[in-house]
Amino acid sequence: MLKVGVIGTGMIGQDHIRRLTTVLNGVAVTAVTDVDTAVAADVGGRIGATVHATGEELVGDPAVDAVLVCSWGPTHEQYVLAAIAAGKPVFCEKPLATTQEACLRILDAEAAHGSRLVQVGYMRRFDFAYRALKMAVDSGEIGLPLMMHCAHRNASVPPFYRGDMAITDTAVHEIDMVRWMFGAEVSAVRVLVPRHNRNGGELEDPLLLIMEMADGVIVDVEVSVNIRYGYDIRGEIVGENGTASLGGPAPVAVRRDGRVGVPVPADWRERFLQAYDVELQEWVHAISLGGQPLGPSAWDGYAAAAVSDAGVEALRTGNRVLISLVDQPKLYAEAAG
Ligand SMILES: NC(=O)c1ccc[n+]([C@@H]2O[C@H](COP(=O)([O-])OP(=O)(O)OC[C@H]3O[C@@H](n4cnc5c(N)ncnc54)[C@H](O)[C@@H]3O)[C@@H](O)[C@H]2O)c1
Ligand SMILES: O[C@H]1[C@H](O)[C@@H](O)[C@H](O)[C@@H](O)[C@H]1O
Repeated sequence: MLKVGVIGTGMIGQDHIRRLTTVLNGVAVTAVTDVDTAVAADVGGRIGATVHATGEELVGDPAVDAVLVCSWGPTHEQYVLAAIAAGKPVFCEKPLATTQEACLRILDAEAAHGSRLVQVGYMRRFDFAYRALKMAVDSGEIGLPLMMHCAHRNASVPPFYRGDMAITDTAVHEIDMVRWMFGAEVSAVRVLVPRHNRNGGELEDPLLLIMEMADGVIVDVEVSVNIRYGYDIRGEIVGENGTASLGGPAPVAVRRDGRVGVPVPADWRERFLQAYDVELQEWVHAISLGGQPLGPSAWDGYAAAAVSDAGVEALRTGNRVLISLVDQPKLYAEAAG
């Protein structure tokens, strides 16, 4: 039984604790912590977990074999570094850290440890629909992929959500997904800012992020975070001989009164429910067998952060911003091969 400690017991922390305690096998949540001590005490009390005062204390708990970081993005670096220093596997929700410099410090720490400890929560790689889309591309049935059109729509966002987060917190999913989908790095980005959505107050919303991949594929991503009607994730790949796209938002359609009705998920918990289950079950298995995590690595977290940093600069300046990555450390090249 893998004993997991969870840092951050907000929305996704609680959702992951629910799946770790009621859905997945071979795992128990033995400890929790949150700067909001009342919420940590409440969540910990419900599952009989030790409630720690700090994340560092939780990492040092001998009853914690592995750590799940679900606190806000700017706090990820300190907890991931603490877990690496303790030699404990750490699953960190996206983003790995909010700047590429912070990600590089994590890469250095993991390289000094000598084997992979870190997995980043880019769950789209575990989603059935995205996996089927990748199979359609890899099979060659639409010919060489040329372009991809994406939409990432949130009904609303929390009050602490700021302008740059449209790139660093939201579009970062597409940034990771296209690297995985096309097996190529993003080489340049641009951001266009259309007419303002008044639902978002002062927030610059929506945005259009345009990514140029090193192999020539061009990807556009509409990011809308106050679209009201629901959580809608779309993707269509245009190939030489055809297109491949994600299906609709729901498996069931109701036809009545002269209309077709298809429910749209309310948020990411509903849309990616199965993907989070698979992602964490595979992580639990890999760690329990004494192996290294097999999902998105600290290198993937760094590469995504380098692109999102460039996206933030493109948003601020209106420029096309080029991206160059540091040389890939051996640890990750070996894991990929
Ligand atoms: N993979 C996904 O689809 C997905 C979905 C949602 C959130 N996330 C990521 O998960 C993280 C949390 O998001 P959320 O929606 O659950 O936010 P949230 O605000 O609901 O929860 C975050 C929790 O972290 C706590 N916290 C903040 N700083 C802390 C610190 N220094 N130490 C301990 N706890 C701290 C807060 O008090 C809060 O309870 C973010 O990085 C977000 O990007 C990923
Ligand atoms: O943290 C959340 C989460 O990553 C969701 O999957 C994304 O749609 C939101 O925009 C983001 O704020």
